[in-house]
Amino acid sequence: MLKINQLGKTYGDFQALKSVTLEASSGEVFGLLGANGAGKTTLLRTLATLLSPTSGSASVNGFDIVRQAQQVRASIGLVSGGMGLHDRLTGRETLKYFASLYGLSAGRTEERIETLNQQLDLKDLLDIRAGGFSTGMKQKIVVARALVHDPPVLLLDEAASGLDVLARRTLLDLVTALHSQERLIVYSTHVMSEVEELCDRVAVISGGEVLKVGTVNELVQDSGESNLERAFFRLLSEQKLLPAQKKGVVRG
Ligand SMILES: Nc1ncnc2c1ncn2[C@@H]1O[C@H](COP(=O)(O)OP(=O)(O)OP(=O)(O)O)[C@@H](O)[C@H]1O
Repeated sequence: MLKINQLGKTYGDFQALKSVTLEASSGEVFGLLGANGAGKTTLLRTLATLLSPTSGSASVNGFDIVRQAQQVRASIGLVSGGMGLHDRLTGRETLKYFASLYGLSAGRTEERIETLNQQLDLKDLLDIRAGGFSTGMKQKIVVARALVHDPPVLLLDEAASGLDVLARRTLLDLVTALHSQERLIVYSTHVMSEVEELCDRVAVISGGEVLKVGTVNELVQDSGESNLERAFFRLLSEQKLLPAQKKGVVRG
């Protein structure tokens, strides 16, 4: 479903992604865990074909992110950055507008809105204008909008960031509700508890590099630490303090 092979991205002289290699399958909620500036947004936007990679390759749903960008775009839903909702449009109008951009027929659009209504419990949101939404309501419609064309891959980039406690709970419950065998959800965050609650596996990213991939339990056990936060900081300190030794271990 998702294959990333030695993917690199530079901004001018600055290398934001350094040879990232990862794989994830449908049915997984796959976490990208990293501090601010680790490279999570760069990685997700490159996978979403909004940025061009400088080196390496990746495929999403079997499509190459450079040579088959259109097919990749049709295969993903992306939630990243601002919400970008039009205050005067109701939830239903927002979903219909995006469905039309994806070329869905009127009948298929109604079907999808009904399915999303059931999955995400949209109810009144469909008939209220976005200008009157709470933050949690807005985030629900933003997630529904990303799923209107029923993509097999959903990319969520720090989607809970900046939400109040109620809106954040709504989002985490949505991700749980969307967890299904047919879909891969890639969930980027810097919040350990979100990874612990949601993710089947997680990649720890720092300085544009993948430091470790595994389940939360594997990461904690392999580190010899007592919890994910401590395991995370141990990985980061090893990266900073022992680069030569770490490289030696990888090569050996
Ligand atoms: N357009 C750009 N030009 C130059 N440097 C950039 C650009 N975008 C991001 N960077 C740098 O690339 C690195 C990775 O940024 P990125 O936004 O991918 O990280 P992140 O893990 O998503 O962090 P955050 O959660 O803060 O967005 C950072 O050092 C950032 O300053």
